[in-house]
Amino acid sequence: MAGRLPSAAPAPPAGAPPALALRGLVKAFDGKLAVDGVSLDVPVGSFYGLVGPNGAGKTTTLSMATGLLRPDAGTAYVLGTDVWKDPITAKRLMGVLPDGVRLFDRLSGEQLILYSGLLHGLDRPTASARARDLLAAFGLADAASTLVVDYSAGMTKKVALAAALVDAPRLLVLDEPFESVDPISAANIRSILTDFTAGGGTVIVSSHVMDLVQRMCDHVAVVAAGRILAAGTVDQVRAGESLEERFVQLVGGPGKSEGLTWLHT
Ligand SMILES: Nc1ncnc2c1ncn2[C@@H]1O[C@H](COP(=O)(O)OP(=O)(O)OP(=O)(O)O)[C@@H](O)[C@H]1O
Repeated sequence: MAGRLPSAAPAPPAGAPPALALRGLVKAFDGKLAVDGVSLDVPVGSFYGLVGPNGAGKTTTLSMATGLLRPDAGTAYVLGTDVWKDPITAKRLMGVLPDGVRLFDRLSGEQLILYSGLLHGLDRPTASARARDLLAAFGLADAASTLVVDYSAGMTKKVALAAALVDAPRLLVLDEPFESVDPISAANIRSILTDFTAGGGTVIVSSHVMDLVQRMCDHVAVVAAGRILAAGTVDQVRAGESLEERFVQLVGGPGKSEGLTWLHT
């Protein structure tokens, strides 16, 4: 009897592994595809932007990539480790800022970062010293003893990012890190992330702000309706135009607000 064909398990990346490799990720909710076969390589040391319209599948993709949401098909590799076969090893390599951060907000900012460090296996003196360094770097030193529940939305993003950085991950996966963040804090976060990549770390960030992605990222992928429409270096993808113009060309969608004539006075 002929042997059964091996199941079509997604092949791990060959050669030196990318920081993050997505292979054939698929997810449907109630029979509707949210992510429709996403494959992507995020090179080590890159600052990678993931852009797409509302509902494109960015959060769903990043949730599957970080072990938060089980894919219907496909998998993700962090520096060659399969996130779904060896989640503990993969998660040790990653710092994650999920969408709609839910934090232990009855802790102070300092306690939250310290706690995150201890959970990641750091000894208390190291976690404590890093918590203080991170609070200073994010401009939160004065709010170190304030409960996170009393932080503003932007401060909450910053403390969550600090907690994701405390164990010096190799890969940072950030879902909308600039949402609710003022321009000065955004510049502060950008400079911390740029230093992180200059030191060999890798960042993948989802955002709607094309201008920011164009200035900040060296690579970008455009996602719409659960598929990657274009991916590569920012210059390759924008092809001589601004990223925003290219994004609109690729994604299309409604332009003028036709049908709203009743709004005109
Ligand atoms: N838990 C869920 N249950 C049902 N549908 C979901 C769920 N999560 C996401 N979806 C649907 O999957 C699709 C992709 O959503 P997703 O949140 O990944 O998009 P996104 O690109 O992150 O959007 P946005 O930019 O608005 O945050 C949407 O149609 C959304 O309604």
